[in-house]
Amino acid sequence: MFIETCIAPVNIALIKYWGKRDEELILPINDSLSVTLSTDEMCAKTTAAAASSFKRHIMWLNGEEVPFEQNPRAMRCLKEIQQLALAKEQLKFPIEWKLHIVSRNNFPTAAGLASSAAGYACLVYALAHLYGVQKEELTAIARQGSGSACRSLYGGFVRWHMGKSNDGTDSIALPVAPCEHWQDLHVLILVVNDARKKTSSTKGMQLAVETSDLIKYRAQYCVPQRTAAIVDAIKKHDFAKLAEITMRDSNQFHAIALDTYPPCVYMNDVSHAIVEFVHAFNKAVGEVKLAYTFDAGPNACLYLLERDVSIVLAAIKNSFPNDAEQSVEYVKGIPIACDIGENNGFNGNATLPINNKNLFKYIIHTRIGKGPQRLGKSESLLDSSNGLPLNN
Ligand SMILES: Nc1ncnc2c1ncn2[C@@H]1O[C@H](COP(=O)(O)OP(=O)(O)OP(=O)(O)O)[C@@H](O)[C@H]1O
Ligand SMILES: C[C@@](O)(CCOP(=O)(O)OP(=O)(O)O)CC(=O)O
Repeated sequence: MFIETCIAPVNIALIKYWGKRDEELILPINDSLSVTLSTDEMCAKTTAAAASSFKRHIMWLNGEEVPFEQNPRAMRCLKEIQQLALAKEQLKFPIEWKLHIVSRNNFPTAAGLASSAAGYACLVYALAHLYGVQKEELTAIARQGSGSACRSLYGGFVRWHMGKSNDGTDSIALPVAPCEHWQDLHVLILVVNDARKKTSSTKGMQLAVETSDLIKYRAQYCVPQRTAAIVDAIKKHDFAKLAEITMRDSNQFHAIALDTYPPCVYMNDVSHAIVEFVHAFNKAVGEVKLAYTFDAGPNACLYLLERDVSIVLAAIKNSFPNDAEQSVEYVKGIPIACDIGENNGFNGNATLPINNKNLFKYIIHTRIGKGPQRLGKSESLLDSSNGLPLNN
């Protein structure tokens, strides 16, 4: 039996991917740019195994068997990797051998926390190692699992170039800067709801391309300018600029969701209260120290610098008090010493339109991080004696 185990990170876009020009090859209508988050707090972990005794391809995700042979996106990723392996003419095992794949996410799946990005990046990375083709260009393959997955194959800041060709060969992700470039870039994810979302990103962007007028304007005029400006802000460590562009792009993406007919509503009242909080906080401290961005769901991803984490967290706790606040489970991830009195004159947001108690389920504190990693045999999720998932 041949076995490989890998982990891959989540990435959260600063400039959003929204809209495809080819549904099957997953070719986007605009470039996008993201920050890869540290695998210490959030990651997908996948073991892929091949053996002559396996009867069919089987995948288990978070302990449950999920369709693999019936999943065209997963099968496309597998076929592409197999083709690369065949082209090398150095097969480690016969190409007909079936696979058993076991994957786990250590954070909620399909809840707007980019599980498909980490998941497909991890699948492709693990398969590439299994078939011995890891040196090839993998982002164009991961893209065909889920568009945003192509950006999770690199650490740091990553740009997915939309490309021009119809076969998608130039629609690839490339690194803009490694995580070491901006080590003190931290992230707070305010989890408002971790249930499965109503309209998937796939469906939402398809409807938007079909019905929204605004989406064309964004793709043609706004994204090219914004992408160039944010790359410049990253190079110069200009946090205020990066923050402003990120917030504007998130707002415009959700405006497009509303411009879709019928509209897609991803943010809720709590999300809007967070937006108001961030602007009020930045105003109170007289500087743009905090940025929000929302994917296709109500959860907020806040970007900030390490030195501001404790003051921001204190302000969050003041503005959004939570009965679970004292529990170690409330703020997960990188530990923070947070002094509730340390709020730099920011005494909460008096104009919040809703009852502001217990609005977040929990908060994840993480930072910019590296790309996928290959793990040793002891980290396997699969029992090599029977080819079935381990209960670890
Ligand atoms: N570890 C994994 N390995 C392989 N596939 C995965 C993995 N995790 C998630 N997926 C796939 O991604 C799907 C969830 O994607 P979906 O886009 O609905 O949610 P999300 O990625 O959490 O949210 P968003 O893309 O809006 O941030 C799952 O149903 C599954 O098909
Ligand atoms: C809002 C987003 O997170 C959308 C992600 O969409 P997906 O990559 O999940 O969509 P598919 O390509 O159809 O699988 C923005 C982003 O990550 O850029």
